[in-house]
Amino acid sequence: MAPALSMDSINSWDVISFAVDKGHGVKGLAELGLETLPKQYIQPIEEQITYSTVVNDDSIPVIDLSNWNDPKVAEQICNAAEKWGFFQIVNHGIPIEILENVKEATRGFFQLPAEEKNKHSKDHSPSNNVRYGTSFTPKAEKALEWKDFLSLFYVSDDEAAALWPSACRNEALDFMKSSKLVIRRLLEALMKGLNVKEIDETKESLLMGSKRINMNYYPKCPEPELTVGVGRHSDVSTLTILLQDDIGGLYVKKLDRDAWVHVPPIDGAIVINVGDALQILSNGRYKSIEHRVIANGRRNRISVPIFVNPRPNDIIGPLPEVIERGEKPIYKQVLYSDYVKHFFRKAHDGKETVDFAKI
Ligand SMILES: COc1cc(/C=C/C(=O)SCCNC(=O)CCNC(=O)[C@H](O)C(C)(C)COP(=O)(O)OP(=O)(O)OC[C@H]2O[C@@H](n3cnc4c(N)ncnc43)[C@H](O)[C@@H]2OP(=O)(O)O)ccc1O
Ligand SMILES: O=C(O)CCC(=O)C(=O)O
Ligand SMILES: [Fe+2]
Repeated sequence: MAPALSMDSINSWDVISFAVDKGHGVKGLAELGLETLPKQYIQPIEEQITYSTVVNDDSIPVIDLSNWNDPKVAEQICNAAEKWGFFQIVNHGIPIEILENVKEATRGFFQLPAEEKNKHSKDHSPSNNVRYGTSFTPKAEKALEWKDFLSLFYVSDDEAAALWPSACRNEALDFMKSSKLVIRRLLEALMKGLNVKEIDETKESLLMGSKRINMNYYPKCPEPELTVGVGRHSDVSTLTILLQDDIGGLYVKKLDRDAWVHVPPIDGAIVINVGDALQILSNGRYKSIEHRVIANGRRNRISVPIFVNPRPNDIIGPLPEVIERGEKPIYKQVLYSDYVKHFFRKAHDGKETVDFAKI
């Protein structure tokens, strides 16, 4: 490892140019052996994660999917989506080997030299569907986040073969394909809870018409308490299927309370969360909950979310089945790609994104 650098020497060269423009990311910064956190990563005090708001006496539900035919399973899914917006699933049918392989491939991609990874950055990638980056949206952020990512929007196997990095392409595709059935079943259960009897072609597009897989890398951080891995946000998906390694660090906000609950890693489990699109489609019944990730001072962490989304050209708004029951719509009809662009053009700001769709 390189000798530890002092804050004075790190401030003397351009952190943003090194981490963002040249593609070294926070992994590159971490490997310099910094003793202190570069000032660009120091979050305002209200965004730094303190343990005073963390509660240890509660946890998100863990739902066993071994017996799909038991109506209690669907009930548990709908209850968790209403009360927590987050739950973990076990016995979900995705082979453990596929999960292990995609975690290993994620580590493999981030081990590549910066020049190799940077071929997939916004400025160098031949396609908007493949993007390597760091933090969330550095141009719009006052303080950066301690995370590097690779984001892959699925169009077709042929496009993935041509454009996705070979270090993780097959493993990412295998994870996406093997999760299809469980995603469909979860959405079927959630739709039944809204009185939607059948997922026809239109609903299929709205609920799962497009998918994006992200590979997140959170390297060991000097002074982790001053920054965040990911700031407070809700996802813009319908559902997110998240695989995490055994390090931990994801926190979920309790509904309507200033209290945060840790999502403990469970071997073989997958974390599921409701995103803004499903909150809007369900007219607020299912909750897209704020969550965030701490930076870790001792170990590197990875996670691999699959964001299940409407298609970019879909119009999203409260479903007719929900409104026909007499509910007053609280969201208007919006073009989904406008919604996502709004999300990506600002820094993480908790639950503010959904205001874009409020009546
Ligand atoms: C990265 O850290 C994250 C990510 C997240 C993500 C949570 C999610 O829920 S992702 C699911 C998003 N939904 C979809 O991808 C499906 C629908 N897709 C679309 O509507 C479009 O493909 C599009 C994403 C809107 C892009 O459309 P396009 O016409 O190509 O528009 P652009 O002008 O290229 O992009 C608009 C704007 O967004 C920025 N951006 C685009 N993709 C990404 C990306 N994968 N990661 C980061 N930023 C992205 C792009 O730079 C543009 O901004 P400018 O400032 O350059 O104008 C949760 C938490 C995280 O920490
Ligand atoms: O790393 C995690 O556990 C969560 C990441 C996350 O919230 C996201 O990528 O949207
Ligand atoms: Fe998220």
